[in-house]
Amino acid sequence: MAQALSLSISTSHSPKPLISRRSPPLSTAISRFSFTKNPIKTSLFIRASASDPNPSVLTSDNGAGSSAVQDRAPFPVVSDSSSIEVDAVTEAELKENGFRSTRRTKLICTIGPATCKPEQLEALAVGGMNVARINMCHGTREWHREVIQRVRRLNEEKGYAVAIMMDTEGSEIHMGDLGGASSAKAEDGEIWTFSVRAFDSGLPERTINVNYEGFAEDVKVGDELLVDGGMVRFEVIEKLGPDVKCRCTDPGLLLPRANLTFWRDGSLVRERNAMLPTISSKDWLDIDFGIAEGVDFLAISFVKSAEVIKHLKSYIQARARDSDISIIAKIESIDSLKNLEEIIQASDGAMVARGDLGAQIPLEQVPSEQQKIVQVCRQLNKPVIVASQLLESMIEYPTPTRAEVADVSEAVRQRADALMLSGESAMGQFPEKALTVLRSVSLRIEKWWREEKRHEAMELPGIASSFADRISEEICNSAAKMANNLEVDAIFVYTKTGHMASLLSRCRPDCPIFAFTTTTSVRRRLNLQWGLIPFRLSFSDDMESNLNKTFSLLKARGMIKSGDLVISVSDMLQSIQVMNVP
Ligand SMILES: Nc1ncnc2c1ncn2[C@@H]1O[C@H](COP(=O)(O)OP(=O)(O)O)[C@@H](O)[C@H]1O
Ligand SMILES: C=C(OP(=O)(O)O)C(=O)O
Ligand SMILES: [K+]
Ligand SMILES: [Mg+2]
Repeated sequence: MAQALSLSISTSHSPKPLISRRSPPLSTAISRFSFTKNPIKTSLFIRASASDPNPSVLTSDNGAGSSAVQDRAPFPVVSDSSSIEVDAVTEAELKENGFRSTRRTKLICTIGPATCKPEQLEALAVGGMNVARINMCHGTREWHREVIQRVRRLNEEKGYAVAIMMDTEGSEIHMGDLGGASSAKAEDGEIWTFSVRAFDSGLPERTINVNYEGFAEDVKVGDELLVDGGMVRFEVIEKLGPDVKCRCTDPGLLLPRANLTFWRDGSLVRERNAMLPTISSKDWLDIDFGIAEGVDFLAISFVKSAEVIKHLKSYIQARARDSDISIIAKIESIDSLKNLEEIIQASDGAMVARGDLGAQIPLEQVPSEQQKIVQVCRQLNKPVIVASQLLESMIEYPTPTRAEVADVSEAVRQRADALMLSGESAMGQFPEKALTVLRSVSLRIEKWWREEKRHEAMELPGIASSFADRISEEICNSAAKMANNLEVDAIFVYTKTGHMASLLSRCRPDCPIFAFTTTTSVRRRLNLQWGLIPFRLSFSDDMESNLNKTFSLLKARGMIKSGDLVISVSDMLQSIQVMNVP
């Protein structure tokens, strides 16, 4: 094939001589490219074209030859600071602590009764919430719409960039709500009725509705019934038409809509679950609602196969052609573990939904599955969220347990893209404190890991499907490596679709990645990915003018300063540039 790669390396003089704070590594890099005295700016251009008749042109000129970069007027002063958008929290953090200390791990909060008021949502935004999650298991669509609108209003009026994730209910078996009660206590030896009947005039005492019509037919006397993966246990003692009488064998608190599994001879009975649709008729209505409201992410519960994700994606394509909603597959069933790679490949990201996962596999197996899911996502370049019970005790108490802090640390150390709060923020007593714990533990562990230089040598296989994509991938891998070796302050990436930004994030470099993108929706979507600081900026195909514009806008806002060392890459002109901010 006539694929050609032309590679040119050039330097050009910017108005301010480079006096690097880190001259040794920089000069090393330069000598490797055989530059001579006083190089100012280093660019490595890699251009690919399918029809280039003149392949493999390698030129290295020290400022004398022609290059697209060098003959432009250097750094014109543009001071329209309104034309770059970054969220107010990141801006404050950058100004206060500098590049290095920005948080890399992203934080998601489930919004519920404890956090739905505008001032509560704002407190979470200020506390570092990158994504607000609404769980369609609970509340009405009107309630959720109100939350979405409040988040949008905050973003617009106060300059936050909180993205919205809508999580489907899914159709696994669960209890109904408890006739309005927030919980009910089941005591040892008590007899409770689990019923598929509709009760018109309130639930009788010690009665639980079950959402799945086949329940009474499917269970057998002697089966063990587990609520929320074993928080409360029952034994089936009698079947009476639509009612199933059970004796409580492990007492505990029953919560509305808690998950139910039944076990026979020590194994999970899941034949029926496997037949239930992943996306129920109610879920489809919720998905329509999510599309209409323009949510950024759809998290799909109990995904069993890649097919359902593909089906959903084509549905969204047909309904909303220009929609760029990301689909997050929740890994929370045995089937999802079986088909892990295909599911993740078909999705735009995944969630380790440890709540339900821990009800389907032995608890002691959850940590290794978590590690595996995080690793597969990283390899396939899909963002991954670690969710459920990270700070469970903070639903009731203002400080976490040591074990919970260790769990959060482990997820950060695995370099998951994001951590998620559920009950802690939805209905707990200390939502803001819980978020503060996630934030401070993330910062501390990230810093420790960087200082220790504990880069795990994760094998990152090639994932590109075209030659052009391979070039992007190689550029990002190299840029990330250079950034670490040269100890640069930040990587800048100019990306229209966000793809180059995610390829850089995948490398988990030491420095933050400033991702400049032209649309608000891409910018919000990048909020989920490790180490990315998304900016909205209109830019052109001319990298030199993009850089000049960015430097002056960011300098005007006090977010960078002269002398900061940055590496810049872009998906328009495939290039790597190393430079000091003039
Ligand atoms: N929109 C809501 N309205 C009322 N309660 C909610 C809402 N969202 C979440 N909650 C409460 O927060 C708890 C934890 O949330 P989450 O983990 O998302 O749900 P679940 O426990 O069903 O998996 C829920 O059990 C529920 O009590
Ligand atoms: C995140 C989870 O899903 P949900 O809270 O919707 O049950 C989970 O099961 O861990
Ligand atoms: K859900
Ligand atoms: Mg779940």
